[in-house]
Formats: sequence, C-alpha cells, structure tokens
Amino acid sequence: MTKLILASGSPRRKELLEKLQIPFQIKASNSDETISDRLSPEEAVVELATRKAMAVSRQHQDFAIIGADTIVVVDGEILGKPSDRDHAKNMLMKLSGRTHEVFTGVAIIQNGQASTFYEKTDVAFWELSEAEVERYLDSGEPFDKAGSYGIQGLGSLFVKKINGDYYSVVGLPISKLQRLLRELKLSW
Ligand SMILES: Cc1cn([C@H]2C[C@H](O)[C@@H](COP(=O)(O)OP(=O)(O)OP(=O)(O)O)O2)c(=O)[nH]c1=O
Repeated sequence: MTKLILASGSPRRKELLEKLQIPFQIKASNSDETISDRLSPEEAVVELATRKAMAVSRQHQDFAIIGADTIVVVDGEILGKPSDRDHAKNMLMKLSGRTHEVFTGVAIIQNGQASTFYEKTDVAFWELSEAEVERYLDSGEPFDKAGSYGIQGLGSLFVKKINGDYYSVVGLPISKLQRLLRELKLSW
C-alpha cells in the first residue's frame, strides 16, 4: 500500500485524519501562503492546499501527500490567520451578527498528479459585544486560526447556526477526504 503523509503542522488536521484509522506520517510544509487577489476563495484554498502538498512531495516522491488550507470569507473579503491582537479583534467584530463562509481546500499528490476538492460551510455568528471579544482574545485561542476563532473551542459560544461540514471548519473535511482516498485506493 502507498505510504501517506499529511503535509500539515496543524494538530487539528492530525487528529481528524486519525479518524480514518490508516497509517500516516506528518511533515509540516512551509510553502509560501501569499495568493493573488484575483483568485476566488475556492481557487485560493485549492491552490494553497496543492502548494503545501507539492512542497513535501518533492522530498517524498514515493508517498501520497495530503495538503489542506482553510480560510474565512465575509462580504467577499478573505480572512486568514490574524497577525496580531488588533487584527484578530477586527476580524471578530466583522464576523459579529452575520453569516460568513468557511472554505477548506484539500489536495492529494500522488506520482506528480494532484487530486483536489474544496468544501464550503456557512457559519452564522451571534452579535458579539466588545467585552466578549476582548475576553476571547485573552484566551489566546484565535491566533493560529483562520478568521480568528475556533468553532471547536471557546469560539463555539459565538456560533448561532452552521450549514455544511463542521469538520471542514475545523480544518479537514474528513468524510469527503475519505471518499477521495478510497477512489485513489489509499483508504478502505
Ligand atoms: C475557522 C476555523 C479555523 N481553524 C483552523 C484550521 C486551520 O488549522 C487554521 C487555518 O490555517 P491554515 O493555513 O489552513 O492551516 P495551518 O497553518 O493551521 O496548518 P498547515 O498549513 O500546516 O496545515 O485555522 C480552526 O481550528 N477552527 C475554526 O473554527
């Protein structure tokens, strides 16, 4: 069976891939995450996921490599991970009281060939007070996450409604990924 590598430093992605109960290794990828603003959100996440997987694939040609990328989109604006506390506060105030989209792109590179897909989930937030946001920032949770929140953590308290795959918001659309891995004969 082809050996599998998850090209990610995200502990959430590792935990989610473990659900498939297939062996894999982890190699964090440090590919360039800047993207052209001409790309649509779906094109951007697929491009970034492919870049992450490709970067690892060059050193591990005999493996199948999985890369993923998650972004938040509100009013057509792409929100990645915050650069500092003010940036995070700004993002959270933007998300307050409205619905945003979370896009996760996934790429599997095998024998130089990329198989890709993306998933879109709508997430509606309650109206957030500034005090609530400040308290959330104090928790430290927002800083390594797209859109500056974690639906799986304290950020759950902001969520009014979700339409789509919860696991895609956390960083890996695991059921769709399993189906693609099966098609590629990489999973049961
Ligand atoms: C919206 C949201 C994002 N996230 C996370 C998923 C991703 O890990 C992160 C977005 O950053 P990414 O650049 O997609 O991933 P990463 O830098 O964490 O890991 P790597 O590139 O090595 O694979 O935000 C949550 O954990 N919960 C959420 O609710």
